[in-house]
Amino acid sequence: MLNSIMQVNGELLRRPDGKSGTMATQWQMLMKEAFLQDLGKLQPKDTHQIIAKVNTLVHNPLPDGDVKKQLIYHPGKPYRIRSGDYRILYNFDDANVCVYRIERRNENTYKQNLMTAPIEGLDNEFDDVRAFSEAPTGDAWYQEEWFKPRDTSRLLPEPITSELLNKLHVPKGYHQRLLAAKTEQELYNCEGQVDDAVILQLIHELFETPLEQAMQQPNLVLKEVDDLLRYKEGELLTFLLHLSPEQEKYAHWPMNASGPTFVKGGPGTGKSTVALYRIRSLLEQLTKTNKAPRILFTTYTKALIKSSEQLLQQLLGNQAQYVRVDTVDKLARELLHHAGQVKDILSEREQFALIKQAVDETPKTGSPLQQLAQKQTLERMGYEYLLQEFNTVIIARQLNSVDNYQKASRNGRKVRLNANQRAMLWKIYERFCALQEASGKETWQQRRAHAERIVEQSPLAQSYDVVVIDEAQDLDPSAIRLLIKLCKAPNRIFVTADANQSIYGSGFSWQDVHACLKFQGRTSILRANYRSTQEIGEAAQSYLTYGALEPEQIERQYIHSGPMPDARSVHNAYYEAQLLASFFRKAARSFRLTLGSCALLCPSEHAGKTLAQALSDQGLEATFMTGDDLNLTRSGIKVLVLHSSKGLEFPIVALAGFVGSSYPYFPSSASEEAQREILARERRTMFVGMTRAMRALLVITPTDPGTSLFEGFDATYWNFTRKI
Ligand SMILES: Nc1ncnc2c1ncn2[C@@H]1O[C@H](COP(=O)(O)OP(=O)(O)OP(=O)(O)O)[C@@H](O)[C@H]1O
Repeated sequence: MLNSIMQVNGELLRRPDGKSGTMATQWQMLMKEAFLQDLGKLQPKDTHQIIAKVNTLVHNPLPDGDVKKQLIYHPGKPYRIRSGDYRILYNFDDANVCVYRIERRNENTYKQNLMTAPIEGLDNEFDDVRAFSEAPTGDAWYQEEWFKPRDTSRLLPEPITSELLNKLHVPKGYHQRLLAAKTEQELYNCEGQVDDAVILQLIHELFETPLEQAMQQPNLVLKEVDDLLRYKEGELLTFLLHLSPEQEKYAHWPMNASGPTFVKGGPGTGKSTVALYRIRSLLEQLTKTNKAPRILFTTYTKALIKSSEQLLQQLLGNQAQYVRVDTVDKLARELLHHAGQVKDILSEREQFALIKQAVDETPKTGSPLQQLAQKQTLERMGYEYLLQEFNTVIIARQLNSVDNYQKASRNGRKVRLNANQRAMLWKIYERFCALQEASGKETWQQRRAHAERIVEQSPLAQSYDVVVIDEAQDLDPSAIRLLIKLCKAPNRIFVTADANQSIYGSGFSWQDVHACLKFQGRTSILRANYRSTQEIGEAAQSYLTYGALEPEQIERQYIHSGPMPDARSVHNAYYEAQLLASFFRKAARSFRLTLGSCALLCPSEHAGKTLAQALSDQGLEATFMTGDDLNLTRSGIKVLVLHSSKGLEFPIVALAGFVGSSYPYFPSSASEEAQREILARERRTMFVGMTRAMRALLVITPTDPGTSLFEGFDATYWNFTRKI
């Protein structure tokens, strides 16, 4: 990457690798968030000086006459160049110059930042909580070396002053204690007397982002050097991400290419990012000829709608007005409302009652032996499974005859059905429809199909120039079909999905999407994970594929590395809360992050609220949030149910709340196959939760789980030993 041979102003610059080559006359300027933060703290005179220096680097990364130095013992071998009282740390290759940090010229600072070991991971001094299960044997902690404890006895980079405490709105009652703290350790010693959130906020504020961490931040594109001034003055809110060449390709794919575009990829590979940049690119093209283009961006959960809206607003500014961000069900309801045809949705309980009635009222046919077999099939499936069969197979795929049902693929459905069984189910289905019609209500799938018919009848009433479907793995065919109908042309459809992250329904299949689209599109795969460390990504993957006979052999790439994730089992809720508090405290300290970077993901609202309270009782601010009231900017630990964490990300994540809960819930009637299907879905749900973590992950399971869901924590990937 930032490595090769450079020729500047006719001078051949030889890098340590000894190769040679030529370079661009002007480099593309990239920068890190840490650089922007450093710039934000400078006085106007220094800001101008730094901007002028950056301008020089754009034309020549190794300017003559300037004092510059390559830090050859530092990973990545960055350069540093002087600018007044400051120095800029940067690196370059034959196309890009990337600025990492600005540092005050003070030899001690350099020593601290450049000579310390690469980014420190979690401390190994976590509190001991004795309820943990025994550590398994094995050599899983060969990486323990990596977790070098940090020297916390050094003086703080700046003294704590009343001015700083007032600026951070620290309660007056804490001032005296905090003003006395001179080292990082002395700050930690305030624990118990000063709120943890305050201690972490101070650490975060006082310590600069270590160079190594800054280097791992995403590259942002600086188009014009003057944009730095506009950013500092608040005129410019954000910079664009430097996409990888493959991401760039899908984001800017020509609009008039034939057929829709599908982007696949594992967690954190930038699927949603590409979808957002695709919208930006399409808007640029569309607004040339159309004064008010209409773009629809849709995804499954309300939580994701909120966060996508915020990202689009940042990315598009005023042009965000052309983009509608909504769930498919909100759109369906609106269409039906306009047509005056809204029916209430059948609740699950009502659906159960109807399905039970339909089963009772549908006579069994054939010989007594055949009738017995039919009865046994129904018992094996159970009502919930039957209901899902109707909703996700028959209604969602709009199968309108028994013949079509006989031929239909039932992707992801574990209970096999022969022709006789399908014929019997079809009869029950017909009875179910009659009963449901009489109730005057409909299911979600029926509502979407209903909305689709309305769009077909008046195609211009609701049509979009572009439809982007993010996280399509959770949309059943009824939703995908409706969205396709809402788009003016098939080549304006853009779909992203990861089948492994399907957490609603019985699984996702690209076959269904292709069947809905009825035309061929382009499919592309993103492979590099930009979110999680390799350790977290691979641990989550090993958990997901636990027990699989032939795990998918896909090459995965990672940008970051860090400590191994932790897995623990605890006996009861008391120890669970202690363990969590310890983990969040220590992980936040290790990465010098605030509690706002932490998320706790739970199986249910009840578990989430209980643990949020338990953490608050331990002095850690924690708020339970539903998808509707998700606020990612709120301070303190965010506590969410696993389902609403989909598509989001947090530096520090714990999965907990399983102790004493009945998760995963199996209906009493569920057969073995139906249970297997539920388990597979819940394993994917856990996988989604784990892959939200960027840097640190802990999973807490019950000591006596009674379900195989909590198996699959392989000691090659999961750490059981570090004391938390
Ligand atoms: N080229 C890039 N350089 C740096 N960071 C990137 C790049 N592409 C994506 N990212 C970052 O990686 C993270 C994951 O991206 P994104 O959410 O788009 O992935 P995803 O594939 O949609 O994930 P998931 O399916 O798990 O929800 C985000 O923080 C995003 O900003």
